[in-house]
Amino acid sequence: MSQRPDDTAAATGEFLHDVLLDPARHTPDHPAVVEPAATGAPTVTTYAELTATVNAHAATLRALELAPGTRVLLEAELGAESIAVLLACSRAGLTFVPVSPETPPDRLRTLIDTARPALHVRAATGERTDLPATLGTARFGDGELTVERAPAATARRRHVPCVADPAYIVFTSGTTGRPKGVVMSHRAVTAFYRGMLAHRIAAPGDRVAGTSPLHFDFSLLTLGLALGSGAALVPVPQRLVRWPRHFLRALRDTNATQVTGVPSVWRQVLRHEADRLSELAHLRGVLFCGEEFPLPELRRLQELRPGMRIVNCYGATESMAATFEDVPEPLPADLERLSIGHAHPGAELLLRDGDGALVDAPGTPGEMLLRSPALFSGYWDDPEATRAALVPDPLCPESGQVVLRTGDLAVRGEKGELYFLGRTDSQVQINGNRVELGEVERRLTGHPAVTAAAALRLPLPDGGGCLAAFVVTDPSGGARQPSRPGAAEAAPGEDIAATLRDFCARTLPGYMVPAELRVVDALPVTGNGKVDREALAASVAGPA
Ligand SMILES: Nc1ncnc2c1ncn2[C@@H]1O[C@H](COS(=O)(=O)NC(=O)C[C@H](N)c2ccccc2)[C@@H](O)[C@H]1O
Repeated sequence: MSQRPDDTAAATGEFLHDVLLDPARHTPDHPAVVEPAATGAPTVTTYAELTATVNAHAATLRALELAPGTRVLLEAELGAESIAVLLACSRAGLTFVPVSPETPPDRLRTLIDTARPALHVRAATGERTDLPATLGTARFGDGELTVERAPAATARRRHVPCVADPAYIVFTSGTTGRPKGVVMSHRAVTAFYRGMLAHRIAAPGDRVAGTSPLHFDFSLLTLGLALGSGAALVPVPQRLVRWPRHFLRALRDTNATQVTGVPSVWRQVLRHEADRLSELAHLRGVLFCGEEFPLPELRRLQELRPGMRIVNCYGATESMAATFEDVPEPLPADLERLSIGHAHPGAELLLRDGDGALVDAPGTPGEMLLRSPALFSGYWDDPEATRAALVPDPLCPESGQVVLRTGDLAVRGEKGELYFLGRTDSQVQINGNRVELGEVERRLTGHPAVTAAAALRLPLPDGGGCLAAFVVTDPSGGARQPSRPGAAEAAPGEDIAATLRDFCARTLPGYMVPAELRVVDALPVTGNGKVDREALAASVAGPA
């Protein structure tokens, strides 16, 4: 009988836990997770402690004799304990499905019916009830993973975990209301981590604060950025992210050196806690993703933190992300839009125009297609949607290789760098004219009195649609220097809506001047922290 090959990562390829626990081999006593405490010192978990807990949980999971690839529903906030559970799933060959503890019962039931997990895992303090009797249940806490109701053992057709197996499935709110499960294999996630780590954004000794909830894959990017770099993750609970003063105190108390998050996590901090932000001693980097960072807010962030590295991270859940581009410091006064740079090492972004022809010339817009080893396996139980997203490589369709249709428009600059133009579906028709909503938003934030803006097509009772815009204004009423020479100042007391419509009319065609323009205190955000345009449209529609 030949000797079984040594089943190290070298032989099997890297699993998620191989990459994230690797620092335990060299720096076991370094902090892996630093959790802010309501009062007193943060809670520190070292790499050795994390690894020991992962191994103990993995033994508990293996004892359930579930086949590789079986799903485990993980209902938790991001923290050392939930990270130990998800890494134990990885070590036991199981697929974790992160869900928010705030998930309504009906949606949780839909996710269970869709993903068919064998086990539901929640914190010891979790209050979830009415789980199906067929579903195994377990709780984690104080370093323990306790199975309350053992799952029915699956008919084991498999015995060997494989890096092509799903590491996790992230369910996003599909446009049709049916949850869309993005299936990410170990091979895809670890390939993405290797591409991201090549940008050297974090290093051992860093403390990377994450502000996204566990069920949003941005948290998994941050986990890989921190632990893959041998740094420590600082998971900031949602209850603190929502309050600027508490958010900054958590960053201060944990000596956070980097912060990742969607742009909106900074909005209230910039408006209400500018001084405390400028006083943070250790903060030296910010990474944002998910949507464009309004330039006035970015300028303000740079003013308050001179010399800080700010990384614009673009990408979709279907590949976790794709590009990491440093924001120029300071932002040029005449900058129209940020670059998203080039795909991370090992990946490539192509542009394809409306006729399907590949475009490379600077200035020619096209839809981005992503070639990458980090592409998702497909949408769970939805082969049609998968075929629409993973399309034959336009350069060699015979090969069977596929690329990801991002659904995003971009244009190349003179050096081949890419500029995000918006979603292909954010091109709306206003009275027969095509309008790129991002262009209207960028014009509005070019006015000194505006710090953030959102534009949308507002359906009208007659079936048509008008262009509406919602702006957040600078409390000092435009005291900032005009973002570009000639920008109109908002005269005190003057109707800001009329001023802004006139400001748009100077450079945009009439159909791109918002017919409806409202000033709001804040832009509403979705559960993932992105601007919630549906809520804005509803605010205008209002009660009939
Ligand atoms: N830096 C950007 N500028 C501008 N538009 C953007 C940008 N990053 C995304 N987007 C937009 O957001 C879409 C992806 O939305 S998503 O599928 O819900 N996923 C996310 O937003 C999070 C995403 N998985 C992620 C996780 C971790 C790091 C980076 C990105 C992209 O297709 C873009 O339209």
